[in-house]
Parts: sequence; C-alpha cells; structure tokens
Amino acid sequence: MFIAKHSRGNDDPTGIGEVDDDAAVAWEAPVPDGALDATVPLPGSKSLTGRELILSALADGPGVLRAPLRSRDAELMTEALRSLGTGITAEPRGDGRDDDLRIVPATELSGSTTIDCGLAGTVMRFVPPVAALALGPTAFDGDPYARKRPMRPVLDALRALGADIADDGRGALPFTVHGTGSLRGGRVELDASLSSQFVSGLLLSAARFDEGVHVVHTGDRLPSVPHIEMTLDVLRARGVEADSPAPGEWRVAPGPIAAREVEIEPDLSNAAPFLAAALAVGGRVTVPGWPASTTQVGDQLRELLPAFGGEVSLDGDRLTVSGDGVLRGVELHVPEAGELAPTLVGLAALAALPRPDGTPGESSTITGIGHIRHHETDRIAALVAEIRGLGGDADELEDGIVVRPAALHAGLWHAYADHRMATTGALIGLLVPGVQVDDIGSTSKTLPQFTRLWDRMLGSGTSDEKLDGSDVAGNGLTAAADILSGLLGGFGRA
Ligand SMILES: O=C(O)C1=C[C@@H](OP(=O)(O)O)[C@@H](O)[C@H](O)C1
Ligand SMILES: C=C(OP(=O)(O)O)C(=O)O
Repeated sequence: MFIAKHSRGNDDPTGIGEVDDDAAVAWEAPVPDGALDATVPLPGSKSLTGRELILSALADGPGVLRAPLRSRDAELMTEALRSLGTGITAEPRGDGRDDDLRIVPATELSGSTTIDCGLAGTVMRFVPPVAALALGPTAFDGDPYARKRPMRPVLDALRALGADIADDGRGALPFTVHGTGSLRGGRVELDASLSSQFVSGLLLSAARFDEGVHVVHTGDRLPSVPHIEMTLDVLRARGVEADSPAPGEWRVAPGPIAAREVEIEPDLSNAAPFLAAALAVGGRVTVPGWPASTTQVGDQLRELLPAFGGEVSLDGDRLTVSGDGVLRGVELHVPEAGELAPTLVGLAALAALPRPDGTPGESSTITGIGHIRHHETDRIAALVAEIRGLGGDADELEDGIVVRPAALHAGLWHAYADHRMATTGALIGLLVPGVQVDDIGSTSKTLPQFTRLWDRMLGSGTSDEKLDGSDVAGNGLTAAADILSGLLGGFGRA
C-alpha cells in the first residue's frame, strides 16, 4: 500500500532535515479579513487512537473504537497491527466523522513481516513490544528522519526483558525483533529523559508479558508525564492492574486485557493552533466535544493560552478562546507539554511583533522542552531557524527557546516534514502576509483535513453545521489529497 512521505523541502538551512526532490508545492498561509468567529470540530486523538489500537489487538476478545483518528500515524499503527495478524475493519458511522474500527485480536500474533513506522514515534516505540510477543521476525523501518529518532532505551529494555533484537548498534531504526510468541518481562531500568514513549510502549504490552513489567526510570528528567498517565489510565479501563508505586516507577501486572468499545476523544493537542488563532487575530474560536475530564495534555491549553492574553471558557463540552489580538510575551516552563510547544513558540513570535502603534512587541522564554529536539525534527533548532528566516530574533537554549521583539516579513517557512512545524507556520502567517509553508501536507500525520478546517475557521461563522462531520472526516482531504488512496486502501471497508 502506498503511504505518502512528506519531506523536508529543497533547501535546509539547519541541516537537520531530509532533502527530497518530491517536495510538495508551497502553501500560502491565508490572512484573515477581520476578527474570528468560528467553531472547529476536531477528529480523534492520535495518542488515544494509537493506545486503544494496541490494547484492542492484545485484548481477550473483539472490540470497537468509535470515531478514532484517521491519519497517517493512525494508518501506520493500523497497518502494523494488521501485519502481525490483527483483524481491523472500518465501519462507516453515517455522521460523516471518521469510520469506527472493529478489531479482532489474532489467535496467535505472527511476525515474518516488515513494519513501516513512517515518522510516528508511537509506532516505533509502541509496536516492538507487541512484535516480541509474535512468533517470527518483524523488521522495523521508517522515514529517513525516523532513523534519527532515539530507540536505544526501548531496544535495551526489551532485551533485558528477554527479547532477541538485531540492529546495527546505532540504537535507532532499522532493527528486527525476533519474536518467540512470549516475553518473560519483569523489572527493568531505562532512561526515559528523551521520550515518555519509551515507558508507555513497554507498559502497553506488559499485561501480556509472563511476569508483567516494573519499569524504573534512571534519568534526571522525565518529559511528557501526562502521556504516561494516559497509558496507565487506558490500561486500568481495561481491567489491567497498572500503577506508579513511586515517582519514576511504573508496574503492570500480568493478566487479561479486556475487550472494549471505546469512544475516542477529539485531539486536544491539534486544537492548539486553532485556539491560538483566536488570540493572535482577535475574536473567538470554539472547539466542541471538549471532554469533562481527560488525560490529554492538550487540556493544559486552558491554563497556558491565557498567559498570552485573552480568555478561555468551558461551557458544557464547548471550549472557547477569545482575544483582542494583543498578545503578551510569556515565561513558560512546560516539560509536560512539549507536544504543544511549537504552537506556544508561534504565539511567542507573534507577541514579539511591533504593535500597530509602533511600540515594540514583548520577549518570551519557553523552557523545559529539550526533548522536543527528538520529535519529528529537532523542533528547537527548526523553530529558531524559521523565525530567524522571517527576520525574527530567536535563540536556542539547551532546553528551550527565547524570542525577542522583532518584525517579521514574508518568506518560506520550512515544515521539516513535521505537522506541528507546518501548523505553526500557518499560525504565524495569520499576522504576517506572504508566509508560505513548504510542506503543508505534513499535517496528514495527525490532521489530514488541516487546511480545510483552517480555511473554514478564517472564512466562516459559528454555525454548528460543521459538526455534521463533513470537515472532521479524514477523507475530506484537501492539501493532503496525496495520502487519500493510502488511507482508503489501508482502512478498507468491512
Ligand atoms: O505517548 C504519546 O502518545 C506521546 C508522547 C509524547 O512524546 P514525548 O515524550 O517523546 O514528548 C508526545 O510528545 C507525543 O506527541 C505523543
Ligand atoms: C511528538 C509528536 O509525535 P510522535 O508521536 O511522532 O512522537 C507530536 O505529534 O508532536
């Protein structure tokens, strides 16, 4: 099956991306005519969809995911589990939202396959433990940049738990897991300071290890803690004994993983650029379906966005951000919310613009995000390079970014195949006419309908007509039309 790769573009001022002659045509970020007044429904959470796919594949019977995300990362996870023997079929919902998925676990997981991780951290960190439970070899590889994302702690931990893994010693993709149909499990130490996904990946499969798992983090910092809490939460919801007996330690007991029917929450991290737009432009943006309680880190936007000015209100399940277009500089330390950092830095770059009356903008410092150097690209280097490329004044810190007052001008914003770099370019382009994003198609990683939703937000009213799902379904692709055939082919119809 064809799954499009999204590339770095043709020039690479930082040297951190991949050069690809198939680079997509640049997308001119639209500039709004006036204040925003929009409702933006969003598709399912990437992190919840990935976890529930894994747990459904390892469960004690068939299960259903309602309105899961349909995107490149979700598709890669689906294909990975299918190729290990899981039955996954799509069932149209009839309300225009992304198809439900019916999942039938394999009687016996079988390897002898190759898994494409794309650029998805969740696939490369969550699926190898599943492959260790399969019979036969499973080869893993991914996009060129995926080979630079750290994997050593996962590979070493799996080996310590009894797995046989062949790699070239770099501690990265590609590698082959030689599964034997079972894994001993037990206590293991690992350093998760570069990614919480190292921990989540082990915990997700651990109920199926002979001895479960007891993971002990040895590093001096731990990023994205809410994502580990999400992992414990989804395990417990399926009857698995999972806890954190001490800070930096997690245990999962061996036992069955209950089959479930699960409704997937909207992706609150993907809400970030849309809600941020209300602050930048002025006006209001509402995201419907906001969960009353959630483990998604995107929920922290309710506290983070007001730091830039503006207001956040939750009315039932509708979260509204409103602003007057005057952004304040911020001092934020957000080790938990690295996933939101590109949007926060985008807002910081806009807060640094001169005011309409000619007074200078304000400085911002965002720290605690050193680990985002290991995301889809080195996001700290990439954000600083792109802000400077538009004439801005930004510097890298070891674990963050400082942005100082400066005007920005039109120019090419490189996405580095990174969906959140692409949406940050769109955000900056709201106030800086002539910003072009070189690879807006990279948004297909988690939000294939990004440009359609963005255009609607800029041009439409508050009508809930959009809630019929025509904009939410992953098959409503515009800029990412190149992955449509892959998505449809991959999910198939029941
Ligand atoms: O477990 C997950 O679903 C994720 C964990 C986080 O990874 P890091 O811990 O590497 O930041 C987050 O940034 C990523 O987008 C998704
Ligand atoms: C870091 C991210 O993705 P991944 O799951 O590939 O690590 C992200 O979506 O911001």
